[in-house]
Amino acid sequence: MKLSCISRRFLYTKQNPLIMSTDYLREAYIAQLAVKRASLLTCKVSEEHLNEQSIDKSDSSPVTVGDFGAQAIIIKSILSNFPNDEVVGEEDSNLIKEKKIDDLIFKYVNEIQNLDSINNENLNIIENSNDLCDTIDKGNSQGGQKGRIWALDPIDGTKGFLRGDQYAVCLALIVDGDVKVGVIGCPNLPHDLRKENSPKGGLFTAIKGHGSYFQDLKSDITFPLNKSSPINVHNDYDLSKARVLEGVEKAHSSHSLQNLIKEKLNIKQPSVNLDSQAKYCALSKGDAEIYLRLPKDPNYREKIWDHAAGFLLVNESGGKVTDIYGNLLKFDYGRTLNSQGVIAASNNVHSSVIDAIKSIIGENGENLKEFC
Ligand SMILES: Nc1ncnc2c1ncn2[C@@H]1O[C@H](COP(=O)(O)O)[C@@H](OP(=O)(O)O)[C@H]1O
Repeated sequence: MKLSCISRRFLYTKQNPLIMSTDYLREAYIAQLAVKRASLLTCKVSEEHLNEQSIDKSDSSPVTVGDFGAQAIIIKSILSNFPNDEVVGEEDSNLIKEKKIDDLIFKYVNEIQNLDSINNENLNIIENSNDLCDTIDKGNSQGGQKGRIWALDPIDGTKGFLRGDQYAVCLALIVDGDVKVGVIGCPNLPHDLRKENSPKGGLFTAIKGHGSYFQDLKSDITFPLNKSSPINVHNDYDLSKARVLEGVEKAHSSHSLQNLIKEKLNIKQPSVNLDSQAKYCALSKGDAEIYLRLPKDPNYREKIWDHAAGFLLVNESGGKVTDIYGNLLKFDYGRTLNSQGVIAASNNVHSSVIDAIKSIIGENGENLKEFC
């Protein structure tokens, strides 16, 4: 369906009994197509075991052919539809040029962009390896308070990707500092984390003011969202039975502080450890109830691409996402947030979690250093 003619009118989605204004619906649709295409590339890289090979960036974090290829695919798709927008992307092409891996990455990108299984009509293609590097480098926006800015993490949880565990392809549209659209592809995430042998692969979509949705990553993407089902956080439960989502990497969140908070809240259930924004996805569909991310380094500032899509997804699912002091995350500061840590939970328990944190680290974080 050609979308350029559809603007600001009202649509009825067949499966979801919901009248939707079409504000940002087209952006969400293009973002879904782009994230799905990039997710397929990451799966291909995994199937060929190329995910097990990584290069270290200057901050010692790993990057793979999958990260670069996914960033190229998504930026090309976004900017060919919205040429005046900016992109804050995690990667740049310096290492590609240094390690001379542009042809290798282009080979994967080209294979994926020629698949028939994706709606190609609305997405443009990367022409060659020069175009690949130029496109990746268009993710160099500095972010900020004004304009339409996409925050892109082509592979969030690269360490999970290297292990063959959870990772997520994450894209959000921020308009004048406000997150309007969030789309996350999670190729390895079970549809229901609480069930064994649940099928894997989810595409999560949120539009500000219009809720959040889940669909099988393998299913067709249709306009507008009519293959997706609405999702909600789990709201009605006893806090002591809450399942807490935590990262896998001990360097990204203080595990000692996580344990003290759970003790304080009398939570006895084992935690669920997942890499990446898959944690926000699990929370949004009620597979777990609380997400804790506590600073390990008091000077570390979270990156906007690591949280923008998940923030909107949880908010639109009826939850709340703040820093460790209970302040809403703000995405208008630049490439990073200007706050510490992340606490996400359903509205009914969020304040109890923040109270528990403050009782341990102090109202203004006086004791936080002890746990870093
Ligand atoms: N000291 C630190 N504190 C918090 N997050 C960190 C960190 N160092 C790196 N990260 C971020 O943590 C992300 C992974 O999150 P998680 O631990 O929830 O899986 C990484 O994303 P990438 O994998 O895209 O680099 C990286 O941006």
